[in-house]
Amino acid sequence: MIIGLTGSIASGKSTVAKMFADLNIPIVDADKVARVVVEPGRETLQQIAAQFGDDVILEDGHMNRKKVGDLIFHDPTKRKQLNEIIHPAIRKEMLRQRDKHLSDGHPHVVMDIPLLFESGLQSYVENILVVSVSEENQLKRLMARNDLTEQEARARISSQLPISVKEKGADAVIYNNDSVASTKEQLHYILKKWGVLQEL
Ligand SMILES: CC(C)(COP(=O)(O)OP(=O)(O)OC[C@H]1O[C@@H](n2cnc3c(N)ncnc32)[C@H](O)[C@@H]1O)[C@@H](O)C(=O)NCCC(=O)NCCS
Ligand SMILES: Nc1ncnc2c1ncn2[C@@H]1O[C@H](COP(=O)(O)OP(=O)(O)OP(=O)(O)O)[C@@H](O)[C@H]1O
Repeated sequence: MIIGLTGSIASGKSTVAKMFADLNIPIVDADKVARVVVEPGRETLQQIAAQFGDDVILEDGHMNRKKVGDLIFHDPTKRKQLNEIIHPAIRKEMLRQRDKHLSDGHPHVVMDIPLLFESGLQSYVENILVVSVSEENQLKRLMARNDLTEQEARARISSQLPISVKEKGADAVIYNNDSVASTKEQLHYILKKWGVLQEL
């Protein structure tokens, strides 16, 4: 089964992805792929610099992620411009990794895609698992993890579809408001229902 793992920013996708990894189910991680396609010297990075200016590239050749983040999380037009440059490269590499895991004989693959709904990638996966979180916990965790002000965190949250909309498009929802152990219990329950994990 190809499982699409999504949610909102800082809702707990990586936390759940790690639980899949513990079950030896491979993960295709869109955020990681997004870093690979802008490695120094890549054409995608040159296109980003042509659009936003050479100062989005650091002296060592890497993309200045802070600078690009500040640009796109506060401006929908710039966000759309970045997405149009970077998303085709991300999609191509994600499909390559998915197919590699399948041809290596893995029966299940997780595709961790934060923007699965925003980018209309539902057809890439068979079942969609949404990791949901309360607004209060999301804000608190995002500010702590990324060392952001409340305003910066809110800008990132509102760059995505509301979590309630994502829940409506899900085949299953995990509520990640309590302990990590409770989140793991919910995941295992869902995976048994889907036949990915055997009943004990
Ligand atoms: C803007 C960038 C440089 C910020 O880098 P930074 O290291 O601060 O954040 P990171 O890459 O770890 O992303 C954190 C989260 O931000 C959210 N996010 C990232 N890009 C976007 C976007 N274009 N629109 C909405 N939310 C986004 C996602 O929830 C993601 O999980 C980076 O996120 C990026 O290159 N984004 C474009 C690629 C993209 O759309 N990635 C999302 C997965 S496809
Ligand atoms: N149940 C939980 N209780 C407390 N903290 C948690 C819980 N789940 C996740 N966190 C913390 O919240 C933060 C966000 O979680 P995580 O990184 O898994 O989210 P994400 O959805 O992958 O984020 P992003 O969209 O930015 O990639 C992390 O610092 C993580 O350690």
